[in-house]
Amino acid sequence: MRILADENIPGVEAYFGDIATAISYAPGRAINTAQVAACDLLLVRSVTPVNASLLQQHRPQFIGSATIGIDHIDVECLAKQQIPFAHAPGCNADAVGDYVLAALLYVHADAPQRLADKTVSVIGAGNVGGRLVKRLRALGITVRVCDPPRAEQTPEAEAFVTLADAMQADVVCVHTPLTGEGAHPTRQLISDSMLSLLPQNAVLLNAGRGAVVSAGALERFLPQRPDVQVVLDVWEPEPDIPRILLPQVRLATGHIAGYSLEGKWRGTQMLRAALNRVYPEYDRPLPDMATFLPPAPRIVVLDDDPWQALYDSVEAVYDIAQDDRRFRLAMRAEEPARAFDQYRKTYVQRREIQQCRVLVQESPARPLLRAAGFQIPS
Ligand SMILES: NC(=O)C1=CN([C@@H]2O[C@H](COP(=O)(O)OP(=O)(O)OC[C@H]3O[C@@H](n4cnc5c(N)ncnc54)[C@H](O)[C@@H]3O)[C@@H](O)[C@H]2O)C=CC1
Ligand SMILES: O=C(O)C(=O)[C@H](O)COP(=O)(O)O
Repeated sequence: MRILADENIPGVEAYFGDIATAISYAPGRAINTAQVAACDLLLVRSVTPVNASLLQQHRPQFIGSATIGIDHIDVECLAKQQIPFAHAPGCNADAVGDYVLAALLYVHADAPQRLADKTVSVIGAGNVGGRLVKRLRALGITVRVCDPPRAEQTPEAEAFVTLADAMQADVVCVHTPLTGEGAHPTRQLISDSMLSLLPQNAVLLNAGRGAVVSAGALERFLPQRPDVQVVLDVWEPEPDIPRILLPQVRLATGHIAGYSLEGKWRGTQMLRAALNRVYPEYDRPLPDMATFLPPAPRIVVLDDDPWQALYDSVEAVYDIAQDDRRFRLAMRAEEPARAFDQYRKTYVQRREIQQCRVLVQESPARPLLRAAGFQIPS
């Protein structure tokens, strides 16, 4: 099989090498019709629109997107052309949860324990949001969940709130896919009227897709409401982000919430597993991705105060302030759209909290760290 892969997908040789006659890599945004015409297996990430135009010359035997989101994929077109397609649901959901935890601790850095008294709304409770809800509740935080599609499918599963109710919380985290159709479209879901519901000193975080929160509405809202702290990982649009927002955003990062090492490798592994299901002749036991990754760090925490210990441990694994600094620096470039992609391409090796051990003495910090997802050896 001739494989064409986005250059930012790790582990292609490790997971597809046995069936590859050739592997070529290309920058995701530049993948074109001619390149696709010369491949049997196309592996993309979120920056390659896969549609009739890209596929006009040739139908690959399989297309995979090593991402959770699929708003860049014309799934109807693939179905019509009978091209097997898979993505990687949940592959980096824990990484996004780590991002949210790091962001919330950061914006409460002066007194992290205050987080315990906050009410957090999670909009979109799928793999990302659902796991986040569990983690936040395990930390003792009050959580409201807004997910109308889920509320219709499984009304008994959760006490769901409306979007308007969700907006009236201390912290609002947006984790929906980007959709423009259906009963509950999310494009521009967070509009002027929804922003106006945010209470005094609220925190709004978007780590879903940029266009779910209207950039125009934010531009109008933030100058009037300097009390509101905004955390943006995703932007409307990307990669040419509205830089005018940057000075008004408390934490700004360039679509890297899901960029843990594990999240990326898991995406690749999931695509190979999906290919095996479509073509059983290629099936083989897949290596554990841990064999390809360096050992996860061990952290020693001396602080007895549980929330300070949590703050220190999360920062040791994932220093979100550093991502923010790097991003703001990158966005000063003459060609910010290029700098946006470069920032993502050269992203640091970030590990997931769940893979990290914290060595901490017997203290109230232990259950809190465990609730956050750390491994706490007894
Ligand atoms: N910033 C980043 O690096 C990353 C961003 N993402 C984005 O996060 C999105 C969510 O990821 P997952 O939770 O894994 O997807 P998922 O498909 O497991 O869950 C999405 C949830 O959103 C709900 N939803 C849909 N429309 C809604 C609406 N109008 N209001 C409220 N809820 C709604 C669905 O019912 C579902 O429960 C992805 O589609 C992707 O766009 C995902 C990974 C990394
Ligand atoms: O998985 C998703 O969905 C994401 O948003 C990815 O983390 C985005 O990464 P790229 O595909 O843009 O590298």
